[in-house]
Amino acid sequence: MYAKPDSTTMKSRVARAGDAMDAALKSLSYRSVEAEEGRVLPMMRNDNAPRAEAQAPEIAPEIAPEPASATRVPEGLALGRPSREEAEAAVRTLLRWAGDDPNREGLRDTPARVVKAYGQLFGGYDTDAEELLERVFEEVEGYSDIVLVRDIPFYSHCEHHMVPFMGLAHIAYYPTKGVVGLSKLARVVDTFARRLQTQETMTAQIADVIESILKPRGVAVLVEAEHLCMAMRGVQKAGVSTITSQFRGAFKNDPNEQVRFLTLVRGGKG
Ligand SMILES: Nc1nc2c(ncn2[C@@H]2O[C@H](COP(=O)(O)OP(=O)(O)OP(=O)(O)O)[C@@H](O)[C@H]2O)c(=O)[nH]1
Ligand SMILES: [Zn+2]
Repeated sequence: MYAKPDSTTMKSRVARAGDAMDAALKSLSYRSVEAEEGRVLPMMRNDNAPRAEAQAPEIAPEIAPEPASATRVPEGLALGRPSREEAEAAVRTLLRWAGDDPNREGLRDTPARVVKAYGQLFGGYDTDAEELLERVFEEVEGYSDIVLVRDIPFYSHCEHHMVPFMGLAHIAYYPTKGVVGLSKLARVVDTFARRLQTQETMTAQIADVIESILKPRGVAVLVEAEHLCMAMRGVQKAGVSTITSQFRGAFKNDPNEQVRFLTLVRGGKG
């Protein structure tokens, strides 16, 4: 069943992300000591900065300062979230890890831009998909046939590499107690897409929330996407489509309903 963002499942997911962030920040705090003292890690390539030949001395982990987030008591949204300054420092570390100089002019404002962009790209953690579906329009003359919203574009990031995957979502349901605003279905897609995801999880979450809030006679969700982590890196296969689906209620029980759904999704597309 669909797990509310404030449920145990979501908390543990966010807490795991928080733990990983804390670990990253812990290592970041060692780096910032080195940065302050002008030392450069030997494995780091930085063509825009003077190269340090000397081996960077080891810094004992026990003397490294704790990141502020390690001691902050999580509350509500916080759940171990680092501060904006910590997030920007993490971006500077990644820029150095990529081999560039975060202090050069073109990159100076990049950490702030990235953190701001993350607010939008991962804004789904701050949205409750259940709330989006709470407003139902009942005056629809008893309409109870299929409602299908197709070709909803989305952009997400895979939880394995944090690289984008994007595509189209198609959602159908048979209303029982009124219909939901069409834009809300697109908002539900965005809510789950704007988190670190697998395509399978995202597909199931969309179906789960529609099933649990609208209590439809049936719900079908089809997601088709291209994963850039398969195109730009790794196996490097561009143009590969992955299709995932979830059928609930009438769509699960009756193969004809699945055919109807798929026919409508593909209709007029040649
Ligand atoms: N099932 C599923 N896999 C995904 C999704 N997004 C990315 N992946 C895959 O996650 C897998 C992670 O595999 P790992 O072997 O742990 O990581 P890796 O060494 O980077 O794998 P390669 O991508 O094969 O280089 C890869 O096969 C990705 O293609 C998704 O939404 N669903
Ligand atoms: Zn990936």
